[in-house]
Amino acid sequence: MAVYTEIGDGELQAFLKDYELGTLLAFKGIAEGVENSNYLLHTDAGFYILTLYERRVKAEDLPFFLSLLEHLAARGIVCPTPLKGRDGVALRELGGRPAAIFSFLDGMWVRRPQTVHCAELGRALAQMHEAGRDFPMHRANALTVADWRPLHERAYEAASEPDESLHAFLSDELDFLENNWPKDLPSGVIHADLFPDNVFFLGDALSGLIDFYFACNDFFAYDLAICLNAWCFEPETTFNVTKAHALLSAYEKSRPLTQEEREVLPILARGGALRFLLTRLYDWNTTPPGAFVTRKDPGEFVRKLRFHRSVRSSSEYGFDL
Ligand SMILES: Nc1ncnc2c1ncn2[C@@H]1O[C@H](COP(=O)(O)OP(=O)(O)OP(=O)(O)O)[C@@H](O)[C@H]1O
Ligand SMILES: N[C@@H](CCO)C(=O)O
Repeated sequence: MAVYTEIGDGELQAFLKDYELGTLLAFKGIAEGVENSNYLLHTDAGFYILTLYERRVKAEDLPFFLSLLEHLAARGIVCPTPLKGRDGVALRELGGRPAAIFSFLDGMWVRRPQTVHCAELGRALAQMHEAGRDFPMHRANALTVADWRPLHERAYEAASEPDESLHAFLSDELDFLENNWPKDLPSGVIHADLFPDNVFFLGDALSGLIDFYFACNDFFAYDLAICLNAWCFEPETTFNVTKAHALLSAYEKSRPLTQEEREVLPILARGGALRFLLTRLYDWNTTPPGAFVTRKDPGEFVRKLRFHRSVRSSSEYGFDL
């Protein structure tokens, strides 16, 4: 579970004195997530989410994330809205960590996304890209092609039983991606981690997007490639072209892809698979036994990467079904 920083009752009540959120009735740590500590707060004014920022989130990036959420919410994207204290400040400190309280979003994430969910996702992703166009702040992607090789080496060095054949496979993939990664595509603010557990639904209707802590400026089509990887494979890792078609065509209703974006989609999908493979591998090799966090399987993304390496043209992603 992801509660790295334990907060006591008295400490939380004192923290809430700086807000106008009523009296605390109950709170509990949220098991899901791996990056930050999250608590569900119940006050007599309603439900809220308290996030304490840990690990990979850098304090200097927090103003970007919080301002982005405010910006998107103001443009109709349903996402957690940072709540300000009496002094007008949203980003505070609790338990020695940077902390903020957010609006609570209704809905549940879908364990086995179906075609209808992929279509909803495509629509929402394009709307988010459009809504972020006039966001004035900038954050470079800290996990893009130039960062992958050092991460790969750190993951390899941390392994108690290094897998030489995986190391060779990934080194070869890195050679390819470093030489072929696109230089210039339509860009803007992307979510960069829009997996099913970050998208809420009420019934079949998408009800909100969460977890913007990898958001950054990068290629819009790379965000789409990340979603293809996260939403359009079946559990045994076969690619579902019907789901991909639903995702892509719903996206293109708001923002049609350029010919170049279509052509490089297989490369972006390989990069997207490698990026999550590497962070999972690093976590796998560095998370101590008994830690209160469930490690995610890097092997899933090895299989996805192998699929994208077998793709000969972007038509295999189901654009023109
Ligand atoms: N605004 C919100 N409204 C309702 N629930 C939320 C909200 N924000 C977070 N949650 C709950 O907290 C859980 C963890 O949140 P989140 O995914 O942001 O954490 P994280 O540690 O950053 O996760 P990840 O490992 O996916 O990066 C979510 O699955 C959801 O159950
Ligand atoms: N979505 C990521 C974890 C959180 O960033 C993964 O599935 O590896």
